[in-house]
Amino acid sequence: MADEAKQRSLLLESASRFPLPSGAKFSYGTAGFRSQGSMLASTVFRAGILAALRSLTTGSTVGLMITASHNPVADNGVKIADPDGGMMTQRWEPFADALANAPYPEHLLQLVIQFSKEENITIGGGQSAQILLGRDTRPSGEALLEAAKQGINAIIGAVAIDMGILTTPQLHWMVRSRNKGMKASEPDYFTQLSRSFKCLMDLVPKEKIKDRMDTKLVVDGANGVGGGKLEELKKMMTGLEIYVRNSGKKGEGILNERCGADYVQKEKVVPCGFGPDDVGIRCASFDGDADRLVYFSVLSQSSDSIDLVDGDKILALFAVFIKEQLSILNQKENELYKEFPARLGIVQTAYANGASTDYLKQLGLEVVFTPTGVKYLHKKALEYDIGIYFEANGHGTILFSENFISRLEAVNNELASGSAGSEHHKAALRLLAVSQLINQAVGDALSGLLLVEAVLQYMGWSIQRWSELYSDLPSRQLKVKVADRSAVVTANAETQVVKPLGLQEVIDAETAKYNRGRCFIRPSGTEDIIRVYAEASTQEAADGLAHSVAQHVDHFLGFCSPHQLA
Ligand SMILES: CC(=O)N[C@H]1[C@@H](OP(=O)(O)O)O[C@H](CO)[C@@H](O)[C@@H]1O
Ligand SMILES: [Mg+2]
Repeated sequence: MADEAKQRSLLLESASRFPLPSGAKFSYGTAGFRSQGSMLASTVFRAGILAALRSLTTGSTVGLMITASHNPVADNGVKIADPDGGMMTQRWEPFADALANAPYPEHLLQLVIQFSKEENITIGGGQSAQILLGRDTRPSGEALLEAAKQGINAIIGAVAIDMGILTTPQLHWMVRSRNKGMKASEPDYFTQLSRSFKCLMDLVPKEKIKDRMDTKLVVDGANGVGGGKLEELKKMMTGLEIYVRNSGKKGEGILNERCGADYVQKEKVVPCGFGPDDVGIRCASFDGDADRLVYFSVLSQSSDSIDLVDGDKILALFAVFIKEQLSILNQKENELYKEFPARLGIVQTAYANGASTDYLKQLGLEVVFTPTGVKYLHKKALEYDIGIYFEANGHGTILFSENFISRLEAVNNELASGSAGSEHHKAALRLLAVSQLINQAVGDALSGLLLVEAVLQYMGWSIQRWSELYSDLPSRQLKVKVADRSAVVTANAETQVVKPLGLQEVIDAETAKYNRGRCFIRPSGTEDIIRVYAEASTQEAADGLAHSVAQHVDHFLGFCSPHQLA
């Protein structure tokens, strides 16, 4: 009891140092709390408490990442990684919201005590907690890291370990690896990626090496954390000629400003630092915290238009490759042949281009949809032996179930002793290497990039050949600023508006006017806006559909002031 009294006074005293900014309202949202960096000290302090409680209750290490990803440099944010390296369980989000918005220290203390009782968490010592901290390169990150440490230290027994400046996926990877008892430092991360990449490159069929495509790749680092990390990783690799631009070095530009994966994917134009000299060259863009990856090529010397190869096409490339390896493994060659069943599942959101879904289905693949946000996609992908998920914006990965990996290891061992070097053996080795290369905790631009590169080499494909897998349907995304975005409630993986009443009928009526029209709206979970997405058979039609629906949204929900469309 004495310790509980100590815990209460420690929490009260620490919380009094981080008052809630007046008028602020925080929500855990699609990917943690986000706001202007200058507003977030109290939120990050409270996220520190949240992380400590999460570690206490699971008995494992958790992560706390300070980043606002692709958002402007003045913004920042914080999110928690669960012991498996994935996003914090959604069950805790209401508590996270309540904690972040508790008006006074006494209120905060009551919330912690009550929640700890409900969740059977022993506070006041006796149990230990460990939290790995990471942050991206934002200037507000250092002070916010200090706030996180103070939040963690406000829970007796909790220890913060500062892992320094990291990409978001590196932190998630470290949490996962540490809890699995595996090597979990940054050099270990680089070693795992470079080794498994080499393994895949060594398994590129000899006949493909003759007409090997260009090994040159130019990467836009969004002036964020990913460029520098790629430079480090590059030193440990051979077989690729990588050039990093918008690397975040002083003077090169501002984080996410006219560069990075979000800009390239949404605007479909050449990012800063790229131009006429890059026509036809394979280029890629990371976002500010390097958990998103898109590819593109510059189309002409005279315009800023690009051929975008987005998350949907990365997904298609990976799906084709994995499917091929599985079918090689299942080729009946001799009497010893044993079937190697594997359930392969593809997970997309409503933002996936309709042409990508058609393509994947036509390959005979099972495609399912979830709401926006990795927390939903990841969970769904875990239901398969191999689950591949990607958001159109380039966030995604491939998940392998433990059962599948142990079956694969067993088959690999058998093949290694009986038919080493056979096509079956190579396919097993490739799948094992992919499971090592691709981040199993969360989508990761660095590991995704290496897998794309290895698969392109395997296929002998240029970026143009890859892009031709299917043609994207023209699409348009708009943002509408409304008085209260929570007034929009959706269903069916966000494709139908349930509230406000009558809006869905209006969207349906607009959509029906267009050939191959598809349109949906949803409240953003990271920005204070409603997003409108439209697709149709021509760009003009997609633009028209998006604009007319945006106007209806504004009419139903907007301010009395003129439209604010972006
Ligand atoms: C249309 C879009 O790109 N939405 C993004 C964006 O979420 P919103 O809830 O749409 O703001 O940020 C999320 C976090 O990075 C990402 O998961 C998601 O895909
Ligand atoms: Mg990001």
